[in-house]
Parts: sequence; structure tokens; C-alpha cells
Amino acid sequence: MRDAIIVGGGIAGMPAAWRLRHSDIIALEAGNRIGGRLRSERRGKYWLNWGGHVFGGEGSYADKLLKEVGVDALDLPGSFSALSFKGKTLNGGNVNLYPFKLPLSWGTRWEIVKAGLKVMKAVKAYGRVNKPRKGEDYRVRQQRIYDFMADKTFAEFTGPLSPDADAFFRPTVSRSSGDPEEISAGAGVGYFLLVWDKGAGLARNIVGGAATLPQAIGDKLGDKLKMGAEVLQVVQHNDHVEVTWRQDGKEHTEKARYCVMTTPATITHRVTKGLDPVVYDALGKIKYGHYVSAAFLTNETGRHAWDDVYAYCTPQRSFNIAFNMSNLVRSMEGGERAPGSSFMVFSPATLARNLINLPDEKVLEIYRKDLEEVFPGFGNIVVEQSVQKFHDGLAYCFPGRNKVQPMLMRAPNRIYLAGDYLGSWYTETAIQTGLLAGEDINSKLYTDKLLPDNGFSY
Ligand SMILES: Cc1cc2nc3c(=O)[nH]c(=O)nc-3n(C[C@H](O)[C@H](O)[C@H](O)COP(=O)(O)OP(=O)(O)OC[C@H]3O[C@@H](n4cnc5c(N)ncnc54)[C@H](O)[C@@H]3O)c2cc1C
Repeated sequence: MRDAIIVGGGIAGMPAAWRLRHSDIIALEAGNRIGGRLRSERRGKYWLNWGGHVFGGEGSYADKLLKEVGVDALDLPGSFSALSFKGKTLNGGNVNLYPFKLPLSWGTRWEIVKAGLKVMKAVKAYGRVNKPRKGEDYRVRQQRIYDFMADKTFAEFTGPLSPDADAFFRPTVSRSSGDPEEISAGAGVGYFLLVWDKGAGLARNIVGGAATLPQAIGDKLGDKLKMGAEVLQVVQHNDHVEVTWRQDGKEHTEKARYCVMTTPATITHRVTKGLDPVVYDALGKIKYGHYVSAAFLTNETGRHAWDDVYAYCTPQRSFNIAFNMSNLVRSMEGGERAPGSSFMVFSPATLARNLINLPDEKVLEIYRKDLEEVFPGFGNIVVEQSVQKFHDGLAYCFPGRNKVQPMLMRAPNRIYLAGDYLGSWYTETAIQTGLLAGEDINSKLYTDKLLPDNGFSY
């Protein structure tokens, strides 16, 4: 019997395996690459990116893991608040003045200011709720965040808005993968804190691309990591877990003392048997939205306006945000600017629903048309492009999600849950829950060995 089996090779699974690497473990990944929804590929000094890309800074779990594994990440120098809307691009200065710099009617500006003041007040309150309190358990903080404005949607909170006023709020909120009509008011407000205050959350890029971190761990796991191993069933018994997977067309079953399930909640719900029924039920209540994204490599020469910008918000387009993934490379250049850049655009929620069933070529055609309008001449500098579609893009926080959390936080028996859907901080939650599951199992394995009749042989 193995000490533990880790299911899933994303950024929750790899930290769990990293913590348990000195024990008798295997990590099973269904796909042919490590990283899950962290998906990046190097291209010379740049990297193309299709999935998660910004990480927690100093003192975060991401920071701790990066340092342990020996992978570099740096704070992003560029602006997060550029806006391309109504034929104009704004970058810098007070974002509250943006509505007055765009060709909008006074009625629309008044709507934006009124709703904006409401959101600003709520962001201040969210900031207080979000702040860690001395000595408190992380689960208490997480529950407080989920409880914040949890009984209505963001759209109900702002009230009805005209399309141009709505455009100031929708792209930011729907980055959650849910539309303002779907996500809780508190979660929507939380997104504005992320955008308005870089220091409040995720603002770092991994040098070489996001997937560098899980891949580095995967490399160190050696033959403890099994690729192309799709887990079909995980059964929890009193004193062990039984895991069945398919690899190269063959089915395998192994027993382990513990298992860490790091697959999205939908998959964990489908494959696990024998979980506490309350936890099992809670897994079934997690809601995901789609994401469609595309990466572009370009070959322009000389400085460009986007060099100092990381994120452009692009309302009323097929994607709602465009990222300059070469922003970090620019800041690391000592002398001359190298030719080229790397861009990512993404479409969550309804935008993704409109694209996810179209052929990739059609999605690229739609994206290229919009990119040409945002960055005139873009069409002439693209040298590589490709699309990714994520059906379970991200779990979004819906009204009532707070009531599901205590069920998910029940003490585990033999099956541990880890993954981004367990909290509010995406990669940070994934890494945290993976590391903590690994640490807890390590200490259980240690105490198990001290007990008589434990089945361990020395
Ligand atoms: C376009 C996009 C942009 C994003 N931007 C950011 C960002 O900037 N910052 C941020 O913090 N987060 C961001 N996120 C979210 C972030 O990517 C996720 O929160 C994080 O990667 C989730 O990691 P995970 O390990 O929990 O899940 P996953 O990455 O989904 O990992 C689960 C793994 O399990 C594997 N698996 C599935 N089924 C099985 C099975 N049956 N057997 C074995 N293995 C299986 C999958 O192949 C996958 O590798 C973004 C996501 C997307 C899609």
C-alpha cells in the first residue's frame, strides 16, 4: 500500500506532491502535460500564455513555493488599468475620471459615477473584511469573505445600467467566469479591489511563464509522476483509499493510506465514492463558467505604447481583456528593446459561451478583427496564434456560495480536497490547499507509524 496518491497535475496537485515527495507516493495526471489551467509555452525570451498568469506576492503561498522549488517570479511593472473603449485608449491618471475622457453622454457618466461610488464604498468595506486578522485561522477569513454581500448578485447591487455604463463594470466582474447577473455582489466587489490595488492580491509573473512552476515540480518527481493516467474512481474506506486509473488503455488499481483530490469539483464529484455525504453534496453545488483564450506572438520592432501596460480592459468586444505577456521581459531588458511581444486575450462567462463551440479558426478571426481595432496594425505583426477552450474555466462565487463553504471545510478522513474552488484566490488557493493537504498527510503518516498494528513495515 502506498502512503498517498495525488490525483491531478495542476497547481494544486503539484504542491501536494512536492510536500509528500519523500514518501511512497504517485501523482496521476490525465493529460500529457503538467499545469492544468496554468498553460504557457516558451518562445525564445517570451512565453505564450493561455491560462492563469498572475500570482500572489511576497509572503503568499505562491511565493513560498516558488522559493522552495527555485523558480523566479517578479512583480509586474506595467499598468493594470488601461482601457480601450469607444475608439479611445486611456492609460494612467485617475481611473475615476475615465468616464469624462470618453465620448459618453452626461446621463451615462452620471450612471457610472453613481454606481462607481457605490462600488468604491463597498470595496473599502471588502478591504476590511479581506484583511487577515492576527492569529485567525485562514478558514475563518475565507468564510468572512464569502459571507460579504452574499445574498444578492452584483447586478442586483448596482441596479440596472445602460449598455455603456454597464461596460465599466462587466469586464472586471466577469473575469470570475460568471456574469454580473450570476456572481455574488461581494465577489464582484472583490474583483475591483484586485484591479484597483495591485498590492492587494495577484500581481506577479513567473519568469519563463506560469507553467514553469508546476513543470519544475513535475521534473523533480521523476517516476512518481504518471502522465496520461486518467483516474476513473477513488473509493474511501475506513483505513485506506482505492484508486483506479487508465493508462495506455490498461486499467490499474492501487491502495494508499491517503489521497489528495485536486481535480476541479465537477470531476472530484464524479469519481469519488465513500466521501462524507455532506462534502459530496457540497462538491456538486460548485458552479463553473467557461473561458476561451488565445495567445499571439508578434514581431514588431521599436518601442510600442503597450510596452508599459500589462492589462487593457476592452469592453463590448469578443474578449474583455488583453494582456501584454511580455511586460515583464520589457522590464528585464537592460538596453535595446528586443523585437516582438506576446499577448493573451480572454473571454469569460457569456463571451466564452458565444465562442466555445466555434472552430478555433473562427475564434481567431473574431479576435483578430477586435485586436486590429484596439491596436491598429496588429494584423501585420502576428507570427503565431492559437486558441484554448476551458469548459470548467473557473468556479465563480454565486449568491449562497457562503453556505457551501462550511461543508467543504469538514475535516477530511482519507481523501483530502485541494484546488482553487475551495477559496477566493485562484492559484493562491490552489497552492495553499495543495501544500496544506500534503503537510497534514505528512504528519498523519508520521503518527500512523508510531501506532502498533499500523500495517507499516520497516
Ligand atoms: C484564462 C484563464 C486565466 C486565469 N488567470 C488567472 C490569474 O491570472 N491568476 C490566478 O491566480 N488564476 C488565474 N486563473 C485560474 C487558475 O488558472 C486556476 O485557479 C488554477 O490553475 C487551478 O489549479 P488547480 O490545480 O486547482 O486545477 P487545474 O489546473 O484544473 O488542475 C487539475 C488537473 O487535474 C487533471 N485531471 C482532470 N481530471 C483528471 C482525472 N480524471 N484523472 C487525473 N487527472 C485529472 C487536469 O488535467 C489538470 O491538470 C485563470 C484561469 C484561466 C482559465
